Amino acid sequence: MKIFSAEQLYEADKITIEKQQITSEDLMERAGTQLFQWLHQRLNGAPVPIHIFCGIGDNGGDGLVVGRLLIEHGYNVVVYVVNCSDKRSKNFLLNYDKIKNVTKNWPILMKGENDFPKINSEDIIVDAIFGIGLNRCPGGWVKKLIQYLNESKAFKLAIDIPSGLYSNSPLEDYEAVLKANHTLTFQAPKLAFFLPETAGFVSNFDVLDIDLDLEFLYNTEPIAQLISKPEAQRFYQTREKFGHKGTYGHALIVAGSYGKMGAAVLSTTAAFRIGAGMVTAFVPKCGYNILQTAIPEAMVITDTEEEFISTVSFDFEPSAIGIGMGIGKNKATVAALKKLFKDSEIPFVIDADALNNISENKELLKLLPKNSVLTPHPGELKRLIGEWKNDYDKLEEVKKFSEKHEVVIVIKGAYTITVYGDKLYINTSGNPGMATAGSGDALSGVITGLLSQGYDPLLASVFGIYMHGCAGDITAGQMGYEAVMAGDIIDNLGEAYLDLFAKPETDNEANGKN
Ligand SMILES: NC(=O)C1=CN([C@@H]2O[C@H](COP(=O)(O)OP(=O)(O)OC[C@H]3O[C@@H](n4cnc5c(N)ncnc54)[C@H](OP(=O)(O)O)[C@@H]3O)[C@@H](O)[C@H]2O)[C@@H](O)CC1
Ligand SMILES: [K+]
Repeated sequence: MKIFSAEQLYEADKITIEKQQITSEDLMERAGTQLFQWLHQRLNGAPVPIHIFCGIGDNGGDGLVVGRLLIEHGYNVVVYVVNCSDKRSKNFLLNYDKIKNVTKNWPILMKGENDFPKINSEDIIVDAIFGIGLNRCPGGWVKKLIQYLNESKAFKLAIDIPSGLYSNSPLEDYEAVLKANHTLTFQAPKLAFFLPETAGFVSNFDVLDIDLDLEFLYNTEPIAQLISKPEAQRFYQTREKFGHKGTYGHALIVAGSYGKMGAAVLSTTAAFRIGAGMVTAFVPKCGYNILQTAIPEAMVITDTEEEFISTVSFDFEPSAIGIGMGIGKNKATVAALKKLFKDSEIPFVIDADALNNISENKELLKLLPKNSVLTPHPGELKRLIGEWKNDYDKLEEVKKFSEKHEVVIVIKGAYTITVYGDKLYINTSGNPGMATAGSGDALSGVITGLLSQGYDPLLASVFGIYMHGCAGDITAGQMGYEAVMAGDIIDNLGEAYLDLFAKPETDNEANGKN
């Protein structure tokens, strides 16, 4: 699914109106009807009090439409107009008139703190104050209203975007954003929904299809791509009937040090489970028995050193190398990295201490093999590119880094973002249970295993992250978030493959919705 900027959505809006020969009021009615249907399906006529807070732009207009439709269907609705400006949009005014035709209880005009209504915890708040037209930080009593609504225990449903949040630019005031329990967004999710600093305001979201012009949506380059099951299905490369183990490559995993040999075990197993034909683990001597016992399928080469890696040498041509998991920061290990990067042209997956070693020895940056995949978590990323001002600044810096060094960067997080040049791919699978030791080692093994099978570095990253997340979701479904361990995620990679083409069990899944 594509993520568009606010500007692109306004353009889509304009083109849709022209091509479908409808008015902007018709389009708003379409949007409001979708909102109404979503609520009606869930409330089923329940007389729960619904408080709709409308701004004075088109987001407020959406609020008025859904308010009118709810009133027409007998719901218990109070509509408020948040008088944040003397202006009124055309569609707001048209729908303001229309709502007066269906109720004697006209919208209540709010001008200040004295107008804040009493809201009970069982009520529903619909937030239609600001949408993607927010052009400055909410202040004064409007900010106080947002805070007042945030303090309420009532369920908060945001229309299009929580008020106070910009769809694709940095937030100035965290105290002036509505914290929604659910967001219903039109046509395409917004970038702010996926970034660590702002995703929490959105909570869960649904995308409501308002039939914007398909040709425009299809032909327009988005600001980011969302990766869910339909995309992952397209990335999957079928296994050949007459393939042999050589067809699926020979991955080399360079990992482990004394006390951290588990990292090597996990990434080697993950490379196998995702489908690598052969995997060799290169480990310090102390890892020999551990590896041979834990994964008899793997071949093992040991370093000359007992407890850490000092010189990586092997006598075959790996199709991909995954390096860094649990290797520590010994000087000899840094020298080994340097030599390995210098001598190799095949793509690497570079993780954990390999990244930290690069950050502390910036001369290694120049040696990074092109098309390598770097998989930092936020701390490792900071050490690599320096501090950032906000999430958008971070994305810009990572794009520059990716372009300069011609590498793929995987920014790990609740929504892991893969950056390649100026392109962003946001993963949707995965869950909080996966925040557990070794989960990252598993991911590195997965990406290395896919690279070794011939997936290109970008596809191996984007597809691998989806599969890793999906295996995590399957695991959480079996045992709950708390019990998930990295080994379980790896064990479920097979289930994740089966799930990729399993028949959908729900309508939402069938529609490819989130
Ligand atoms: N595009 C689509 O596909 C569709 C879009 N639709 C809907 O339209 C929404 C966008 O509507 P929109 O453009 O009218 O902007 P919106 O967010 O209502 O607010 C703008 C108003 O707020 C004001 N204002 C801004 N910041 C402020 C502040 N801090 N403090 C105080 N005031 C502030 C600003 O006032 P001004 O700056 O002019 O004084 C302006 O009047 C979109 O989110 C979706 O819900 C659907 O109906 C159909 C399809
Ligand atoms: K809103």
